[in-house]
Amino acid sequence: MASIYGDFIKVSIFGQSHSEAIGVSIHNLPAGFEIDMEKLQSFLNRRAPGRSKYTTSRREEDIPEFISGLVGNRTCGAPLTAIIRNTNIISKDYDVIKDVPRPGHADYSAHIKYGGYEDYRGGGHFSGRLTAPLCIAGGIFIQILEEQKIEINSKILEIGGNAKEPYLEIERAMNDGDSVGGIVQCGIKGLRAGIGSPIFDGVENKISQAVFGIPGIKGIEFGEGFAIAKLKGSESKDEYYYEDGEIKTKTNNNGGILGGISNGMDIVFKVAVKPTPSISKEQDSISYSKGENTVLSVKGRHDPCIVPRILPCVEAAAAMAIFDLLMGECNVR
Ligand SMILES: Cc1cc2nc3c(=O)[nH]c(=O)nc-3n(C[C@H](O)[C@H](O)[C@H](O)COP(=O)(O)O)c2cc1C
Ligand SMILES: C=C(O[C@@H]1CC(C(=O)O)=C[C@@H](OP(=O)(O)O)[C@H]1O)C(=O)O
Repeated sequence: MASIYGDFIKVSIFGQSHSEAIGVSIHNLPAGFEIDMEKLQSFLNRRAPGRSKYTTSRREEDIPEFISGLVGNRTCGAPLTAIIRNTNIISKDYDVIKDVPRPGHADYSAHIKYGGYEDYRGGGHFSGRLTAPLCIAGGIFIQILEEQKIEINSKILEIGGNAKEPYLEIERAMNDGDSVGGIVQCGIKGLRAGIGSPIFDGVENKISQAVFGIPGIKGIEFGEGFAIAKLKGSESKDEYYYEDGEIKTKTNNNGGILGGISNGMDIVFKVAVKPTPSISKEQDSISYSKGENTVLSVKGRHDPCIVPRILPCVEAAAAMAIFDLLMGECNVR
């Protein structure tokens, strides 16, 4: 396993849900940037588990320990490494999962790939917990991007198909031993025109690669996305106009990206988040040891819905992609 992202920066995420610690190493961070640690912690707290009745009850403080790359709070050019210790682990909840894979989780596919040596406890390296180190990296990139007047925000569009009262759907699913998914929208403001490269290094490519590093995301669309297929050319094109000497488009059906390159409008994308696979409702599965079909009801502590906690993860992934794209921009003298 590698779990490394980036062409110019290199972000390496390591650890498992029930290992001693999880963490991240970031290579090629510019030297001299002072990290606002309070701001970073607030960002991590938005993702941290065990903070509301709508999340897993596994509470972790998720306070990063920086073990290299900083002098004081300032980057020094050396690779930056931060870890978060796992402190609230109940591995016995996973004794059954070792033999009976959860439908919809990575248990079975990992079992085949790693020949039974995979860490099945808490989802191992596949756990949503690995988005904590992603948020350390992303939280730092967001701070650097903000200095350049680039801002990233996200919001919930719907949960369980309900846009008006999304938390009601979580409540219903919880009462039913079930889970729900949803749709999240992310916007990036302030990215200048001309960033990104065809054919494989466009803004869409880079954001998608980063976003699919977040477990549970099954779809992404930019601008009007799948709905653009229903529009006519006369409706979908984004017509240009000048405003105070700046070139803008009247609409943003293409989500701020044309030919893989930013056009100066907001970058807008949506992601589809699947319902949490671990549910107490009975599901069909198999037993490896017995070689027969069986029924599974997942015990333990799980998010009834991943959507509320995924917002900072999506922002972190977007920031990582934009930061890497900006570092690669030196096409014109
Ligand atoms: C923040 C976060 C929390 C998650 N919490 C859980 C959870 O409590 N239980 C669970 O089964 N899956 C949870 N997941 C989703 C699984 O990790 C994910 O579905 C699994 O690793 C398989 O990956 P895939 O869905 O991308 O195929 C969570 C994901 C994220 C991003
Ligand atoms: C701890 C976190 O969420 C975990 C994500 C997760 C999974 O399968 O993704 C399974 C659960 O792990 P455990 O069974 O050890 O409690 C969640 O609690 C976190 O996100 O920080």
